[in-house]
Amino acid sequence: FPRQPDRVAIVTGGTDGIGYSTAKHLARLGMHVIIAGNNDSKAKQVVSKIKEETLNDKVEFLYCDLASMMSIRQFVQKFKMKKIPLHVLINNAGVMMVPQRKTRDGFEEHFGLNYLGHFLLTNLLLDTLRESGSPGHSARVVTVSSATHYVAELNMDDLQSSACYSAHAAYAQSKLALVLFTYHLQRLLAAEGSHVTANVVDPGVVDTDLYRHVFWGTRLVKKLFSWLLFKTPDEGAWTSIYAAVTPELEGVGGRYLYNEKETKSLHVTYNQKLQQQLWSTSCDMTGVRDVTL
Ligand SMILES: NC(=O)c1ccc[n+]([C@@H]2O[C@H](COP(=O)([O-])OP(=O)(O)OC[C@H]3O[C@@H](n4cnc5c(N)ncnc54)[C@H](O)[C@@H]3O)[C@@H](O)[C@H]2O)c1
Repeated sequence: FPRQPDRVAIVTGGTDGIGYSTAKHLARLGMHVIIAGNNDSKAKQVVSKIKEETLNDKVEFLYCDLASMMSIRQFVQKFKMKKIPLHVLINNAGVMMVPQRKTRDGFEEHFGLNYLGHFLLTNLLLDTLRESGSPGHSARVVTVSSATHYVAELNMDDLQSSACYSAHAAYAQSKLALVLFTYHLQRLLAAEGSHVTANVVDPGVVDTDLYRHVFWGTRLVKKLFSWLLFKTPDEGAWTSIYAAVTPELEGVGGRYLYNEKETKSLHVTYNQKLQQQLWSTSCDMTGVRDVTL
């Protein structure tokens, strides 16, 4: 990929797993990388490691707890005080199959953190992204979903899964919501003619700590699965990096990417009425001003 000096990226959840590899490779391309995360005990060590490995000094950590709207707003405020552009936003952080619990704002954690947290973050950063994109050099929003979205249902009457909780269904729903969000965002951006694109990626099955709440039976089974089936975090980060910097995707948005190729997402994700309905509901939940297409 071409070097990216003078470009700025935010990577959520960049202290671990796929996010760490994404941040590291973007730094290697010369980008100014801001890791947005809630893991501040690890942050210093991670930032030093990336700086050392990439010889890029423009790597930093800014606290952002995606399970708290106040924390997201404070993060954006601190970022904007830097008065720097934003060319790439990677919505990567996530939790999977956690026991039933709520975010600070009372939303079911998968829906609230994985989806609504990124919905709010993106919307608060949109003006900066719009100002930073230019013809031939679009700013890019890259959102990490999952193949799990293929088995998901969006329950508009119970987005918080309160009637019947299944950790797997709640995770899958949050990942489906991220696909619908990306397609609607892309339509909004295209309609206003801004130089910002939005794509969504599936990293594949990757050996990270995301599986900490999954029951494997024994460690040996987990090891065997990892060895046979899982990608490494570097391999898992590749599609996010591709979506963030490849010249092939200049000006191109609204794609679901897997292994650097466009793939069809679940048929329901193309339902524009549902995209709009979820977007408007999310605006109500987060206090973002709604725009109807
Ligand atoms: N690992 C896989 O096989 C796989 C498959 C499909 C999709 N994904 C997606 O990839 C993304 C990255 O996952 P990973 O596999 O690297 O997992 P991981 O557990 O290694 O990393 C998740 C990151 O999210 C951060 N995070 C968690 N809660 C947060 C909060 N409240 N605020 C801010 N950050 C928070 C963590 O600190 C961590 O840095 C997730 O969105 C996940 O759903 C992963």
